[in-house]
Amino acid sequence: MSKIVIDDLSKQFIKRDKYIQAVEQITLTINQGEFVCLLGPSGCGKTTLLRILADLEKPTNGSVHIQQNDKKKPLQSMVFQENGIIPWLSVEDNVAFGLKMRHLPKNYIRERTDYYLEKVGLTQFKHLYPKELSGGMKQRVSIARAFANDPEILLMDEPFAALDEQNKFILQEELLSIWQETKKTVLFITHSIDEALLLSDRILLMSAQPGRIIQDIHINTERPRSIEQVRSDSTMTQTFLDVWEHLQNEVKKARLK
Ligand SMILES: Nc1ncnc2c1ncn2[C@@H]1O[C@H](COP(=O)(O)OP(=O)(O)OP(=O)(O)O)[C@@H](O)[C@H]1O
Repeated sequence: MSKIVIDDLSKQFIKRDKYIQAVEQITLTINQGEFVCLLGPSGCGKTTLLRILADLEKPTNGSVHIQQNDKKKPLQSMVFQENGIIPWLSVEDNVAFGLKMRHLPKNYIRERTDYYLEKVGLTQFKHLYPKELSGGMKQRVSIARAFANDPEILLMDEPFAALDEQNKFILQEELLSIWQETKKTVLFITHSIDEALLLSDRILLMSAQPGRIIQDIHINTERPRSIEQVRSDSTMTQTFLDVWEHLQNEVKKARLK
């Protein structure tokens, strides 16, 4: 079943009297429950595409549609690279924030909040405030909040980019475990091919600016997957090399512009 339908989408910005074509003629369908990673050179319009889906930007041309199965649920939740949590709220209140805004019953909010705090290993830190947390813990709060909100789709903009390798691996596995349980539709931006191979059902490769989708790669390796598998499996290695070659070419094109 189609969950996200993007049709002939283009976005142009105007910066100091100059037109910037951020994304161009993107047509794309993402199915319910798919985990899709967007990979492309810097400035190719990945964040722009996500922001349009989050309704934070309007397209210049074309349309996006998110299938809403439950009118009571939010359409989307977004997880950012950093600074995505509210500094004056405790860990617990950050996770509960979206549910409280929807005035849901207190018991339901507590149950759901406790469940996702447990899932990301933050139960014992629930009374702390963001300034008392490490970068990895902050991202766990963002992830717990996004899933607790129970949105129709999840939009993630390089959520692990600022973390060290070890923390990144742990959070990737935690994210996959929650995703496998909830089967949310996820659109995830990354610059890391390894990360895309570990997480994705599909990798969408984008061209240099203006961003278009130029390859749609299905990753059929069985789940659960591990980073060791990504590094040792021969099919994964071949896909890594293909994607790497593509990105190299697109980065070169972007530099020539
Ligand atoms: N609000 C804006 N006003 C003007 N130009 C913008 C705006 N937002 C994005 N752009 C431009 O649109 C292009 C695409 O930006 P975007 O942030 O979507 O790329 P990206 O692929 O996410 O980049 P990165 O990988 O570096 O985060 C860039 O040239 C950027 O400068």
